[in-house]
Amino acid sequence: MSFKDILFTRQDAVATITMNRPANFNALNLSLSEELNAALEMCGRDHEIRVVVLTGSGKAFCSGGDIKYFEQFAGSQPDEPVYRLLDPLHRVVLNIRQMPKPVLASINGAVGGAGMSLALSCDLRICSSQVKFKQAYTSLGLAPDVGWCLWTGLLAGFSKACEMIFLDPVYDAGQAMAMNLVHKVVEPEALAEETRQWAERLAAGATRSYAVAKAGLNHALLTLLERQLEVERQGVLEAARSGDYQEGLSAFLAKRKPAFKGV
Ligand SMILES: CC(C)(COP(=O)(O)OP(=O)(O)OC[C@H]1O[C@@H](n2cnc3c(N)ncnc32)[C@H](O)[C@@H]1OP(=O)(O)O)[C@@H](O)C(=O)NCCC(=O)NCCSC(=O)/C=C1/CC=CC=CO1
Repeated sequence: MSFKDILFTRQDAVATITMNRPANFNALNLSLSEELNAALEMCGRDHEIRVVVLTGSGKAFCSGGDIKYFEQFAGSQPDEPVYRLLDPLHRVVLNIRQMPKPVLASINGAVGGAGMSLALSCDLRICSSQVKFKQAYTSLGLAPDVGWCLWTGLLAGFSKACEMIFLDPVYDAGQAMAMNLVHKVVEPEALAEETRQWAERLAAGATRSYAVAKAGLNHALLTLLERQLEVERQGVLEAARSGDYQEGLSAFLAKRKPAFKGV
Protein backbone atom coordinates (compact mmCIF):
# COMPACT_ATOMS: atom_id res chain seq x y z
CA MET A 1 0.00 0.00 0.00
CA SER A 2 1.45 3.43 -0.86
CA PHE A 3 0.71 6.61 1.08
CA LYS A 4 1.05 10.35 0.46
CA ASP A 5 0.48 11.97 3.86
CA ILE A 6 1.73 9.30 6.23
CA LEU A 7 4.85 7.16 6.47
CA PHE A 8 4.34 3.54 7.38
CA THR A 9 7.28 1.48 8.63
CA ARG A 10 7.58 -1.88 10.27
CA GLN A 11 10.35 -3.27 12.49
CA ASP A 12 9.61 -6.86 13.51
CA ALA A 13 6.30 -6.73 15.45
CA VAL A 14 6.25 -2.92 15.75
CA ALA A 15 4.43 -0.81 13.14
CA THR A 16 5.03 2.95 13.11
CA ILE A 17 2.60 5.38 11.51
CA THR A 18 4.05 8.87 11.04
CA MET A 19 1.76 11.76 10.16
CA ASN A 20 3.77 13.45 7.44
CA ARG A 21 2.64 16.95 6.48
CA PRO A 22 5.41 18.80 8.32
CA ALA A 23 4.95 22.10 6.45
CA ASN A 24 1.42 22.27 7.93
CA PHE A 25 2.37 20.93 11.34
CA ASN A 26 0.77 17.59 10.30
CA ALA A 27 -2.66 19.22 10.15
CA LEU A 28 -5.49 16.81 9.40
CA ASN A 29 -7.07 16.90 5.96
CA LEU A 30 -9.15 14.25 4.22
CA SER A 31 -6.29 12.31 2.73
CA LEU A 32 -4.22 12.19 5.94
CA SER A 33 -7.30 11.03 7.87
CA GLU A 34 -8.20 8.33 5.32
CA GLU A 35 -4.60 7.14 5.20
CA LEU A 36 -4.53 6.89 9.00
CA ASN A 37 -7.60 4.66 8.77
CA ALA A 38 -6.09 2.47 6.05
CA ALA A 39 -2.86 2.02 8.03
CA LEU A 40 -4.63 1.34 11.32
CA GLU A 41 -6.98 -1.18 9.71
CA MET A 42 -3.99 -2.93 8.14
CA CYS A 43 -2.29 -3.08 11.56
CA GLY A 44 -5.46 -4.49 13.10
CA ARG A 45 -5.62 -7.28 10.51
CA ASP A 46 -1.93 -8.26 10.55
CA HIS A 47 -1.35 -10.72 13.38
CA GLU A 48 2.39 -10.29 13.15
CA ILE A 49 2.04 -6.64 14.20
CA ARG A 50 1.72 -6.52 17.99
CA VAL A 51 2.19 -2.81 18.72
CA VAL A 52 1.34 0.35 16.79
CA VAL A 53 3.26 3.60 17.30
CA LEU A 54 1.67 6.90 16.18
CA THR A 55 3.96 9.91 15.74
CA GLY A 56 4.50 13.00 13.60
CA SER A 57 7.28 14.29 11.38
CA GLY A 58 9.04 17.63 11.82
CA LYS A 59 8.12 20.06 14.58
CA ALA A 60 4.60 18.80 15.32
CA PHE A 61 2.81 15.67 16.38
CA CYS A 62 -0.45 17.02 14.90
CA SER A 63 -1.94 20.52 14.96
CA GLY A 64 -5.56 19.37 14.46
CA GLY A 65 -7.89 20.14 11.57
CA ASP A 66 -6.15 21.83 8.64
CA ILE A 67 -7.09 25.50 8.92
CA LYS A 68 -5.90 26.20 5.37
CA TYR A 69 -8.29 23.52 4.08
CA PHE A 70 -11.14 24.92 6.25
CA GLU A 71 -10.46 28.42 4.93
CA GLN A 72 -11.02 27.42 1.29
CA PHE A 73 -14.71 26.96 2.10
CA ALA A 74 -15.14 29.99 4.35
CA GLY A 75 -18.13 32.11 3.37
CA SER A 76 -20.90 30.18 1.63
CA GLN A 77 -20.55 26.73 3.25
CA PRO A 78 -18.26 27.14 6.24
CA ASP A 79 -19.32 23.88 7.90
CA GLU A 80 -18.74 21.78 4.76
CA PRO A 81 -15.04 20.87 5.29
CA VAL A 82 -15.65 20.22 8.99
CA TYR A 83 -18.56 17.94 8.07
CA ARG A 84 -16.44 16.05 5.53
CA LEU A 85 -13.54 15.52 7.92
CA LEU A 86 -15.58 14.31 10.86
CA ASP A 87 -16.45 10.84 9.57
CA PRO A 88 -12.90 9.76 8.69
CA LEU A 89 -11.54 11.23 11.91
CA HIS A 90 -14.15 9.55 14.05
CA ARG A 91 -13.21 6.29 12.37
CA VAL A 92 -9.55 6.94 13.28
CA VAL A 93 -10.50 7.21 16.94
CA LEU A 94 -12.66 4.10 16.79
CA ASN A 95 -9.88 2.23 14.99
CA ILE A 96 -7.41 3.18 17.72
CA ARG A 97 -9.76 2.16 20.54
CA GLN A 98 -10.89 -1.05 18.82
CA MET A 99 -7.33 -2.07 17.87
CA PRO A 100 -6.75 -5.39 19.68
CA LYS A 101 -3.16 -4.38 20.51
CA PRO A 102 -1.55 -1.41 22.21
CA VAL A 103 -1.33 1.94 20.40
CA LEU A 104 1.52 4.11 21.68
CA ALA A 105 1.66 7.83 20.88
CA SER A 106 5.22 9.11 20.57
CA ILE A 107 4.60 12.82 20.86
CA ASN A 108 7.49 14.50 19.09
CA GLY A 109 6.15 18.05 18.78
CA ALA A 110 3.25 20.51 18.97
CA VAL A 111 -0.24 19.18 19.66
CA GLY A 112 -3.43 21.13 18.95
CA GLY A 113 -7.18 20.61 18.50
CA ALA A 114 -8.07 17.24 17.00
CA GLY A 115 -4.36 16.32 17.23
CA MET A 116 -4.81 16.36 21.00
CA SER A 117 -7.90 14.17 20.66
CA LEU A 118 -5.93 11.66 18.60
CA ALA A 119 -3.03 11.56 21.08
CA LEU A 120 -5.40 11.12 24.03
CA SER A 121 -7.29 8.29 22.33
CA CYS A 122 -4.09 6.18 22.26
CA ASP A 123 -3.32 3.74 25.08
CA LEU A 124 0.02 5.21 26.13
CA ARG A 125 1.82 8.52 25.50
CA ILE A 126 5.53 9.33 25.67
CA CYS A 127 6.30 12.97 25.05
CA SER A 128 9.32 15.14 24.19
CA SER A 129 10.03 17.78 26.84
CA GLN A 130 9.74 20.52 24.14
CA VAL A 131 6.11 19.78 23.29
CA LYS A 132 3.29 22.36 23.58
CA PHE A 133 -0.32 21.29 24.04
CA LYS A 134 -3.28 23.52 23.12
CA GLN A 135 -6.98 22.72 23.09
CA ALA A 136 -7.28 25.29 20.21
CA TYR A 137 -10.86 24.59 19.06
CA THR A 138 -12.53 27.41 21.00
CA SER A 139 -9.84 29.93 20.02
CA LEU A 140 -10.86 29.23 16.44
CA GLY A 141 -14.59 29.68 17.21
CA LEU A 142 -15.19 25.90 16.99
CA ALA A 143 -16.10 23.32 19.64
CA PRO A 144 -14.13 20.20 20.62
CA ASP A 145 -14.67 17.04 18.63
CA VAL A 146 -13.08 13.61 17.99
CA GLY A 147 -13.79 12.66 21.61
CA TRP A 148 -11.85 15.57 23.12
CA CYS A 149 -14.40 16.22 25.90
CA LEU A 150 -14.45 12.56 26.91
CA TRP A 151 -10.65 12.09 26.83
CA THR A 152 -9.84 15.31 28.64
CA GLY A 153 -12.62 14.97 31.18
CA LEU A 154 -11.47 11.44 32.01
CA LEU A 155 -7.71 12.04 32.03
CA ALA A 156 -7.26 15.58 33.32
CA GLY A 157 -10.61 15.93 35.11
CA PHE A 158 -13.58 18.26 34.76
CA SER A 159 -11.88 21.30 36.26
CA LYS A 160 -8.84 21.19 33.95
CA ALA A 161 -11.10 20.45 30.96
CA CYS A 162 -13.01 23.67 31.79
CA GLU A 163 -9.71 25.59 32.07
CA MET A 164 -8.75 24.34 28.62
CA ILE A 165 -12.12 25.10 27.03
CA PHE A 166 -12.56 28.59 28.45
CA LEU A 167 -8.98 29.86 28.72
CA ASP A 168 -7.19 27.72 26.11
CA PRO A 169 -3.72 27.95 27.65
CA VAL A 170 -0.64 26.51 25.98
CA TYR A 171 0.70 23.82 28.31
CA ASP A 172 4.24 22.53 28.30
CA ALA A 173 5.12 18.84 28.60
CA GLY A 174 5.65 19.03 32.38
CA GLN A 175 2.16 20.49 32.84
CA ALA A 176 0.72 17.84 30.54
CA MET A 177 2.40 15.16 32.65
CA ALA A 178 1.03 16.70 35.88
CA MET A 179 -2.49 16.55 34.36
CA ASN A 180 -2.19 12.85 33.36
CA LEU A 181 -2.23 13.75 29.69
CA VAL A 182 1.04 11.88 29.09
CA HIS A 183 2.77 8.96 30.80
CA LYS A 184 6.41 9.99 30.44
CA VAL A 185 8.39 13.05 29.37
CA VAL A 186 11.88 12.65 27.89
CA GLU A 187 14.43 14.94 26.26
CA PRO A 188 13.81 15.29 22.51
CA GLU A 189 16.96 13.35 21.58
CA ALA A 190 15.85 10.42 23.80
CA LEU A 191 12.31 10.12 22.38
CA ALA A 192 13.07 7.68 19.56
CA GLU A 193 15.03 5.32 21.79
CA GLU A 194 12.47 5.48 24.63
CA THR A 195 9.68 4.80 22.12
CA ARG A 196 11.62 1.83 20.72
CA GLN A 197 12.11 0.38 24.22
CA TRP A 198 8.43 0.77 25.18
CA ALA A 199 7.29 -0.66 21.86
CA GLU A 200 9.60 -3.69 22.15
CA ARG A 201 8.45 -4.32 25.70
CA LEU A 202 4.81 -4.18 24.57
CA ALA A 203 5.55 -6.40 21.56
CA ALA A 204 7.01 -9.00 23.93
CA GLY A 205 3.91 -8.85 26.13
CA ALA A 206 0.87 -11.14 26.11
CA THR A 207 -0.94 -9.64 23.12
CA ARG A 208 -4.17 -11.61 23.63
CA SER A 209 -4.24 -10.60 27.28
CA TYR A 210 -3.67 -6.96 26.34
CA ALA A 211 -6.51 -7.17 23.79
CA VAL A 212 -8.99 -8.54 26.30
CA ALA A 213 -7.92 -6.05 28.98
CA LYS A 214 -8.20 -3.14 26.50
CA ALA A 215 -11.70 -4.28 25.51
CA GLY A 216 -12.61 -4.41 29.21
CA LEU A 217 -11.29 -0.91 29.82
CA ASN A 218 -13.14 0.37 26.74
CA HIS A 219 -16.32 -1.21 28.04
CA ALA A 220 -15.88 0.17 31.56
CA LEU A 221 -14.95 3.72 30.58
CA LEU A 222 -15.81 4.30 26.96
CA THR A 223 -19.20 2.73 26.29
CA LEU A 224 -20.34 6.29 25.68
CA LEU A 225 -17.73 6.95 23.01
CA GLU A 226 -19.95 6.59 19.94
CA ARG A 227 -22.70 8.75 21.47
CA GLN A 228 -20.08 11.26 22.60
CA LEU A 229 -18.70 11.48 19.04
CA GLU A 230 -22.22 12.15 17.76
CA VAL A 231 -22.82 14.91 20.33
CA GLU A 232 -19.48 16.50 19.47
CA ARG A 233 -20.22 16.19 15.73
CA GLN A 234 -23.44 18.22 16.16
CA GLY A 235 -21.63 20.73 18.38
CA VAL A 236 -18.71 21.40 16.06
CA LEU A 237 -21.03 21.69 13.04
CA GLU A 238 -23.17 24.22 14.89
CA ALA A 239 -20.08 26.24 15.85
CA ALA A 240 -18.80 26.00 12.26
CA ARG A 241 -21.87 27.94 11.07
CA SER A 242 -21.07 30.90 13.34
CA GLY A 243 -19.58 34.24 12.45
CA ASP A 244 -17.06 33.74 15.24
CA TYR A 245 -15.64 30.72 13.40
CA GLN A 246 -15.18 32.82 10.24
CA GLU A 247 -13.41 35.40 12.36
CA GLY A 248 -11.30 32.72 14.08
CA LEU A 249 -10.11 31.34 10.75
CA SER A 250 -9.23 34.77 9.36
CA ALA A 251 -7.47 35.78 12.55
CA PHE A 252 -5.35 32.62 12.73
CA LEU A 253 -4.22 32.94 9.12
CA ALA A 254 -3.52 36.68 9.52
CA LYS A 255 -1.64 35.90 12.78
CA ARG A 256 -3.77 38.38 14.73
CA LYS A 257 -6.04 38.19 17.78
CA PRO A 258 -9.66 37.36 16.84
CA ALA A 259 -12.43 39.87 17.59
CA PHE A 260 -15.31 37.52 18.47
CA LYS A 261 -18.87 38.90 18.61
CA GLY A 262 -20.67 35.91 20.14
CA VAL A 263 -22.72 35.15 17.04
C1 LIG B 1 0.01 25.54 19.30
C2 LIG B 1 0.34 25.23 17.83
C3 LIG B 1 -0.16 23.84 17.45
C4 LIG B 1 1.88 25.26 17.66
O1 LIG B 1 2.36 26.56 17.89
P1 LIG B 1 3.77 27.04 17.29
O2 LIG B 1 4.80 26.01 17.59
O3 LIG B 1 3.99 28.44 17.78
O4 LIG B 1 3.59 27.01 15.71
P2 LIG B 1 2.91 28.10 14.76
O5 LIG B 1 3.90 29.15 14.39
O6 LIG B 1 1.59 28.54 15.30
O7 LIG B 1 2.61 27.21 13.46
C5 LIG B 1 3.65 26.78 12.57
C6 LIG B 1 3.12 26.68 11.17
O8 LIG B 1 2.14 25.66 11.08
C7 LIG B 1 0.89 26.20 10.60
N1 LIG B 1 -0.21 25.54 11.32
C8 LIG B 1 -0.30 25.31 12.62
N2 LIG B 1 -1.44 24.70 12.92
C9 LIG B 1 -2.08 24.53 11.74
C10 LIG B 1 -3.33 23.95 11.38
N3 LIG B 1 -4.14 23.39 12.31
N4 LIG B 1 -3.69 23.98 10.11
C11 LIG B 1 -2.89 24.51 9.17
N5 LIG B 1 -1.69 25.07 9.42
C12 LIG B 1 -1.31 25.07 10.69
C13 LIG B 1 0.96 27.69 10.99
O9 LIG B 1 0.10 28.45 10.16
C14 LIG B 1 2.43 27.98 10.72
O10 LIG B 1 2.62 28.10 9.32
P3 LIG B 1 3.51 29.28 8.73
O11 LIG B 1 4.90 29.00 9.24
O12 LIG B 1 3.37 29.11 7.24
O13 LIG B 1 2.96 30.57 9.25
C15 LIG B 1 -0.24 26.31 16.93
O14 LIG B 1 0.28 26.13 15.62
C16 LIG B 1 -1.71 26.32 16.85
O15 LIG B 1 -2.39 26.75 17.76
N6 LIG B 1 -2.23 25.84 15.72
C17 LIG B 1 -3.62 25.86 15.42
C18 LIG B 1 -4.33 24.77 16.15
C19 LIG B 1 -5.76 24.73 15.68
O16 LIG B 1 -6.47 25.71 15.75
N7 LIG B 1 -6.15 23.57 15.17
C20 LIG B 1 -7.45 23.36 14.65
C21 LIG B 1 -8.42 23.22 15.79
S1 LIG B 1 -9.98 22.79 15.21
C22 LIG B 1 -9.82 21.16 14.90
O17 LIG B 1 -8.87 20.47 15.16
C23 LIG B 1 -11.02 20.79 14.29
C24 LIG B 1 -11.59 19.93 13.67
C25 LIG B 1 -12.89 20.12 13.11
C26 LIG B 1 -13.48 19.27 12.22
C27 LIG B 1 -13.22 18.15 11.79
C28 LIG B 1 -12.13 17.49 12.13
C29 LIG B 1 -11.13 17.87 12.92
O18 LIG B 1 -10.97 18.87 13.59
